[in-house]
Amino acid sequence: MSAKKGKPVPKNQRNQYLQVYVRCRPLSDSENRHPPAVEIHHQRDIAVQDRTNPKISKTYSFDRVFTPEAKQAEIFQAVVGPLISDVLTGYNCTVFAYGQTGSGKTFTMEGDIGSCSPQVFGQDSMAGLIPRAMCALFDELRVLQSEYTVRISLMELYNEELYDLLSPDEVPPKLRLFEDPTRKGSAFVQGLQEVMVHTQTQVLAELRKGSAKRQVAATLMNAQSSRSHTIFTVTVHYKESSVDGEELMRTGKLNLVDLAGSENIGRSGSVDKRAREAASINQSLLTLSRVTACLVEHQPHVPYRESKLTRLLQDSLGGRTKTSLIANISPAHCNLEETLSTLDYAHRAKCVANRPEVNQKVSQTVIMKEYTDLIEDLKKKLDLHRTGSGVYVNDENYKQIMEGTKERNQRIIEISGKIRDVYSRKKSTEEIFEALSSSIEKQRINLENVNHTIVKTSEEISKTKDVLARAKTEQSEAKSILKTLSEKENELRTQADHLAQVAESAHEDSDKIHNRLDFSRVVLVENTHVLNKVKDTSKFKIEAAMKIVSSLSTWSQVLSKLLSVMGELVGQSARLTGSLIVSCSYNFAFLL
Ligand SMILES: Nc1ncnc2c1ncn2[C@@H]1O[C@H](COP(=O)(O)OP(=O)(O)OP(=O)(O)O)[C@@H](O)[C@H]1O
Repeated sequence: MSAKKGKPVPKNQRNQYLQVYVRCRPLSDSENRHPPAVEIHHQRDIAVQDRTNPKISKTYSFDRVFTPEAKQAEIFQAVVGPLISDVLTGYNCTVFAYGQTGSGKTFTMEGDIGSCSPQVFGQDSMAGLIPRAMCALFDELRVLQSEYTVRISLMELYNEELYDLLSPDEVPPKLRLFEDPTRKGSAFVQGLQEVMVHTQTQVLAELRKGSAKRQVAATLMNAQSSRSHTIFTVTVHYKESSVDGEELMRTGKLNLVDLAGSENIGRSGSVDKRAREAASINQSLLTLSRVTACLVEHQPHVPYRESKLTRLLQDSLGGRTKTSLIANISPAHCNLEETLSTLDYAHRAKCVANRPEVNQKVSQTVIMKEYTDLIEDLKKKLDLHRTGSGVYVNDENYKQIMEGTKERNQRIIEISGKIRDVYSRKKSTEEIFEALSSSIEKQRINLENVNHTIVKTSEEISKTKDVLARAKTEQSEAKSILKTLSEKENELRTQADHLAQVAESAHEDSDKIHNRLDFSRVVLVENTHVLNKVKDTSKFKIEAAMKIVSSLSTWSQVLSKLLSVMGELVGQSARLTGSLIVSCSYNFAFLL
């Protein structure tokens, strides 16, 4: 997206567009952590980019764009330097400083006037456009070697009220603005102090005085300096001789305007909702924006009369003044919205055309007549004072005084109404305050009770915590016992399984033993049977032997017969014994 636009060709060739400059201040210490959101190219182009959103990116071109490194002297040489000779040629010139709060408007216009000494005032590296302009003007006038007068004034415009910052009064008086009947479309400020100055030292003293007054006014009004406009004006008159020898007075004027912070004024010139709610609408800045838009769009009606700033400086916007605008911006990302808004306004202002004209020279005779009339007026006043018969007031002043009185009376009525309003609001506020106080007392008691309950609950919680800690310890002990028991149970189960196996095998063994015992019993019965048989056989044999013995005649026969029978018996019993031993040993081995 690009905001570059060609300027419309002016119908009148004498038209001169507003010179528009941009000054980008350096990043402040707090902003220095992030890369800047602006880039400046070839001293004319400026690109603004939102690094978090590449869609928000714009490029603009201006008559000159100053980088953050630009020195105060450089700005002066480019912007105001050429206007000094214009002023001395008889032009009226105006330079506006526009931009959000903290963008460097006052730094550009005034610089640091607090610390510099009068000798270097104007050359000091921190000196802004006002001191430098005054210094250059005196230098030029010295070269001209002509009779001259230089007068300066300093006004503050806050909340649509004008204050004279160079007035000798301790509290800056309010000033009134009137239409100038001698010059259509211009206004004059009644009672404004225009201080005659001859040297830089005087200028510095007046500026310091003005700055102190501004603070007094700000404190009294509870105002913020960023919401007020300051208008410094220097008017130069110097004598010239015409070709026919007549002495003429040439007049030139330079206005250096430090505008209020432009935040809250949207790009379309509408007011931010929050600003409206906070009642901080800056009528003059808003009207400035509207006037610019109307001039750019060549609207038939331009609303100059809607604010004091545009009434005062009507001639600088679409009039006969040479006008420049410095758009002050911050390079920081956090100010991106305001920077875009400032550059949009400045870009629009490039299309405002003026028709600069040299102020008419006034002949010495005309001035002499004006002074003679004035002296006459003063004489009459003095006479009336002396005789004590009243105060002389000319017609115009009388009309103004009457208008003023009417306005003041109206104001007194309004203020009385407001005071009544304030009293009634005060009363209802007091009632609300009392109700609130008693409710607060109740709440305080409730709070105490709650605190007490909290203390008690805390104690109980702490006790419960102890119990819980103990229970946890016991639980962990029980867990460890359970673990041991479970291990033991497993061990016992293994042992029981083993014992069951042993019992099983014992049972099997016992079965075997029983079987063997049964078998042995059978064998024993058999053996008993065999033995009984042997016994019977032996008894039979022995009885047979006894019969044989009794039939034998000799002892030797008997003996030999006995021995043979005995031998048979022994052999028989040896066989039996052998079969018994085999059967027993078999049983024994089986048992084992
Ligand atoms: N070009 C610059 N170089 C160094 N410091 C600067 C520059 N511009 C501004 N500053 C510093 O930035 C701060 C804000 O500047 P300044 O007060 O001039 O802003 P402002 O636009 O006039 O604000 P306000 O609208 O509140 O009056 C000041 O401390 C000033 O010294």
